[in-house]
Amino acid sequence: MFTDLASTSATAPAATPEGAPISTVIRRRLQGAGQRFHANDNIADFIEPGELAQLLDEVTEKMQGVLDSLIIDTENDHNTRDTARRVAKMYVKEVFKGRYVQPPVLTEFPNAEHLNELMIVGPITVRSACSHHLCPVIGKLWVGILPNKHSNVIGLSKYARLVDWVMGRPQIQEEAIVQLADIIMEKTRPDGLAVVMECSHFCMSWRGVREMDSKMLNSVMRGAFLKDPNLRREFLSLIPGRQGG
Ligand SMILES: Nc1nc2c(ncn2[C@@H]2O[C@H](COP(=O)(O)OP(=O)(O)OP(=O)(O)O)[C@@H](O)[C@H]2O)c(=O)[nH]1
Repeated sequence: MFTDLASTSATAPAATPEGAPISTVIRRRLQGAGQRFHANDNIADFIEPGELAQLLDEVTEKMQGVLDSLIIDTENDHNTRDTARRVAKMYVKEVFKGRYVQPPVLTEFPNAEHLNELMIVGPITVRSACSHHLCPVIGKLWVGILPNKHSNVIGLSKYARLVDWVMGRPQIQEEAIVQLADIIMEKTRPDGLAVVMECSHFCMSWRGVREMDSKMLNSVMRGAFLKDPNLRREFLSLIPGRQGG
């Protein structure tokens, strides 16, 4: 990690040659196209090659301003000397990467055998942060698919990659699960889709109300899972540790 930090350019300009910060340039493109850029939107189509490195430099500078305003002596405190850069890297290249990079490439296979039986994958680890406090949101989710003969079969690992991409943004759980369901529907076109998500929100445990054990559980049911209570019951009963119903 330290080698990596040292190899990044802490002195590169965080502005374009015309003087506008790179975030302004990207924001203008988004506004020009009438494109929403909420915390949980992906904006990769509006970022040109090389601009993410500039954005990292800009976020570093601004994060240094936050540390200065918190009156932390980053010049003399050996522990926080590189913290601005570390935090910027963490946001841009790790925990909020799902805003800035293109979706994972999904290998799709035709449903040659015309499979139409329930398939469940999970638990898949959820790592995110809430849009309100940027505190971690950690949990797990399960995906149930009822394919039809026209559905695309995607590799099992690709569900986890899609989850990582969608959750790698500041999110609220209610919107995150819908974004995830939409993209799985779009990629696989099944007869039915079910997603159940269970997360701990650190904004409720580390700070605020300080409730340690409370979790948020939510679900999305589409197509056959909405219409057929037996299918829904079968899915819920097959999720380990959850009751059928
Ligand atoms: N509905 C929903 N709420 C969330 C989620 N993640 C965090 N929250 C809540 O968002 C709320 C933000 O509340 P505010 O009242 O604006 O912030 P605050 O004054 O810091 O509130 P407290 O957390 O109660 O101290 C809190 O109640 C959080 O628990 C989520 O995924 N969904």
